[in-house]
Amino acid sequence: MIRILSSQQIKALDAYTIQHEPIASIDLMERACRAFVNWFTERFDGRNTIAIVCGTGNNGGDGLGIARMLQEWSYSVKVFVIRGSSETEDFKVNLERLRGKVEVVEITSLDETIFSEYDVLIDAIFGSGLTRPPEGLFAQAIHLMNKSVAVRIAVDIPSGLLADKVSKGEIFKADFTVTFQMPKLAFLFPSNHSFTGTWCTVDIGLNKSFIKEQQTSYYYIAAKDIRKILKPRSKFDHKGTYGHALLMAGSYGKMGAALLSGRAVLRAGVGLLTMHVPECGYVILQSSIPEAMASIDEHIHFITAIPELDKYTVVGTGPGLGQDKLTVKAFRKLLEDFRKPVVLDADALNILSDNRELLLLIPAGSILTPHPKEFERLVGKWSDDFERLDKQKSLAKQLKSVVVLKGANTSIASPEGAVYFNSTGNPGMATGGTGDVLTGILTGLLAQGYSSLDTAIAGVYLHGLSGDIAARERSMVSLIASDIIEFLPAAFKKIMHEQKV
Ligand SMILES: NC(=O)C1=CN([C@@H]2O[C@H](COP(=O)(O)OP(=O)(O)OC[C@H]3O[C@@H](n4cnc5c(N)ncnc54)[C@H](OP(=O)(O)O)[C@@H]3O)[C@@H](O)[C@H]2O)[C@H](O)CC1
Ligand SMILES: [K+]
Repeated sequence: MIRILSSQQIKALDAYTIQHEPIASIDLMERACRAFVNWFTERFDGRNTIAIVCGTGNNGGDGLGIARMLQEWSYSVKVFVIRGSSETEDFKVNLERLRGKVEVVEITSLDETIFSEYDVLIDAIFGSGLTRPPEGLFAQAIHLMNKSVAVRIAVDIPSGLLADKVSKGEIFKADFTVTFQMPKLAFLFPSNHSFTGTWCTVDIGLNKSFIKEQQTSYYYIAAKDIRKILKPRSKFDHKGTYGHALLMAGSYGKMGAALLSGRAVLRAGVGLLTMHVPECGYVILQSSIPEAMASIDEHIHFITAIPELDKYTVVGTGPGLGQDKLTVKAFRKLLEDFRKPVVLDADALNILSDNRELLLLIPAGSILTPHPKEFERLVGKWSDDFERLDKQKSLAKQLKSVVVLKGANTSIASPEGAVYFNSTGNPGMATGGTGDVLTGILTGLLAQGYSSLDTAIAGVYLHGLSGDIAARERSMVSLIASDIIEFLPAAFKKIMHEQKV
């Protein structure tokens, strides 16, 4: 897991690395500049004219170091400095090192056209030291940079964006953000995407053991975390080893959701799958998923009862379920009678929002997978993404369950208060049915004995990874939910290193 630290912790990490590596502060800055420049030179050639706008803290110091290195690479660079109340030592050293090499202009007033002649604008005004909204020349410069047609790149953090709090005022709108060592919490929220643009981390060798020791509730999921979770199969396993899942899904006109989910349960590796569907779904189910056993409700159009539950390891429900009052009754019975974890999505969540007393019946260790609208119905409105995150953590704690809030960087909140952000997936997956597929994957993994949290982390990651492979093979535009099921085996292979077998 990549640990996401606060600005305070990053400051301490910086100081610890300087003291214990040991490395001089200016040399650490040099390393950060080099990492940025390596990223930059791989993407932009010498035909680009570059302006670097610097503050007078260490983010500005980075900007100056970057200017020197780019000049050494024969780029055409000009530096603008906006003076704050103080200068850091490393800013001063890098300013001195730049003397006679790159033109440095101190901004005392701003002309509308000041940044108009550049192909690339690099923002090094503020980084993790920002404490309040930018004002005066700072705000004006950010405003003008945002109006420019140049490619905009932020060093470490877009100026004006607070790493771990709600930001107000003018914020640099980067096309790319090259951030040092680890993502910042604010990068993972939908509302900040227009500021960070596409972001990436570059390693600047900050002390790894210090990072490990830091207290944090926030994590960014990496491929190796999933590799650790997934258990290899062994020779004498049989289908009983991998659980028997019951999926209660579908209604008249919405059998597609049930099928997508059911196929995904199977592709996630379950031992046995039974699907409880309304009578209208019988032929559809039997002819499209021969691997699933059918349990048929007595109602033609929707589910009104639950089957005998004893033999099931896990129950997944919600996709295409509808909200008829008889379905609500059956859902209530399920929650009353089944004391093992359940996976709840779609209409199961809508039923919970409309019948809040049912929340108390959810078995501990369950997994809820709302999209933002379903989440709002469950917890009410939020004023910003930090409040949304708090609500997600509270709900997980209250229900003693895992709450998966779907979207770009899907967040997974554990009952213990930790939040894991997903690193896979793409906008091509914003299409009908992908949520049903996730429900299936989670139901299939949970049935195999993974813990609820491991199930959610691995399931969400694999779902996104499969979507990424599908987007590569089929294009984001043409991606449909079935593709995610189709490429799930490739996603498992990629994680479990089975390609060469
Ligand atoms: N993380 C690392 O290990 C490394 C980080 N590097 C770079 O350093 C910056 C952080 O540098 P820092 O000097 O702490 O902070 P900033 O450069 O972001 O700027 C802070 C100065 O600006 C003042 N300030 C803050 N907010 C405002 C505002 N709204 N208006 C005006 N001035 C503001 C603040 O002073 P105050 O006392 O006035 O609050 C600071 O003086 C990090 O982002 C990296 O880019 C290293 O280069 C490598 C190691
Ligand atoms: K910046």
